[in-house]
Amino acid sequence: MQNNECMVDKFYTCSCFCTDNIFLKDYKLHVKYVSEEQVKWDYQHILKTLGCTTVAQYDVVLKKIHAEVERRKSLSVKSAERAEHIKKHYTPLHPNVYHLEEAYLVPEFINLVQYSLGKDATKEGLLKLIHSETAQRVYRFPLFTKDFCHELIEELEHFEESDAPKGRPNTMNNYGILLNELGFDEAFITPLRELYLTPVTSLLYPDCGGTFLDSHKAFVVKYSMNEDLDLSYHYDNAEVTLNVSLGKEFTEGNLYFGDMRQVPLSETECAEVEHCVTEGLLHRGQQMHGALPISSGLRWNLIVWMRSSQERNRLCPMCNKRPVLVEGDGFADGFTKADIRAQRALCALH
Ligand SMILES: O=C(O)CCC(=O)C(=O)O
Ligand SMILES: [Fe+2]
Repeated sequence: MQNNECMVDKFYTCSCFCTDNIFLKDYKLHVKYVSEEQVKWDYQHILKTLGCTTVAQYDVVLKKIHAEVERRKSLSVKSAERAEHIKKHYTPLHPNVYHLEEAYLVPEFINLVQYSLGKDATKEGLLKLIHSETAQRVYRFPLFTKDFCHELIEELEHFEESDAPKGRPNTMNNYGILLNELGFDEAFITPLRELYLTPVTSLLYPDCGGTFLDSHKAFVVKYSMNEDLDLSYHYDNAEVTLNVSLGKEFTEGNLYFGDMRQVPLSETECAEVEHCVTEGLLHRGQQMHGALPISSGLRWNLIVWMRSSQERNRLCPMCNKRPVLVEGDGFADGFTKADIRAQRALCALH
């Protein structure tokens, strides 16, 4: 084996990506698609109760499912094409925001990280510095400076206004930007995850992969009065999620958190969480949550779905089965060949 092969983790997607968790926005329903017959069998009844009562409406549902499956099949090729185009043709307004610098982080956050890196650090000690656990295991703390949030939003808006092609984060958000395509992964999100967030998540979420977050999917979401207003109740394709409120000015639009995804909503008491501009919020990806509608203004949030291959190689969080690996680009969906660590150990011996 060559040296460089030893160094680079290869990431995969689970085959369920093309069949599971297809979101029907009109009915706020996630469905699985294997065949039209199966869709009819599994969802026709529930769709009727949600207002899909005519043949024409049902045909629209089927069309949307097919379109989404096709979109997912061609996603990685199209995404790579967009990234290439952006790299060649897009000129950033603020090139500096693509490189993480400690000056973008507030001293309170650096303090949390420094504490977490200490050899005597404990979860209890860290929680004394964080103060706010606003819902079950949801932690909120100041993260970026106001100036940085302002510059980042200016950059995002500049990109939005450009004629560059845009990849949207997922089927639930119609607005927002995939940050890997824009070139934020290497020098911003990866160091943020590795150097600053993992020390903290190691203490807060050791039971859900927080000690070994080896990849991520990062994007920004945008809500405004004539675009998306809110985000339905869902869980993330992540072990641990970072959500940072970047601005601008808005009213309402609080987040709400329920229980882990296995618990039905009828047995859940949700807790509302106010999310202030410049603050970061950490939560378990598998904890159900959503965003309430804004009532005015414009709300931009940075979302980092952080993944632990060690966790997800055992069980795909989206289909809840052992993942069936499909080749992907970049971090794909964060799965690795389970023996990757053993391979690394071997490489180290050579
Ligand atoms: O709008 C928000 O702050 C929540 C976004 C979110 O939960 C997601 O994109 O996974
Ligand atoms: Fe989410």
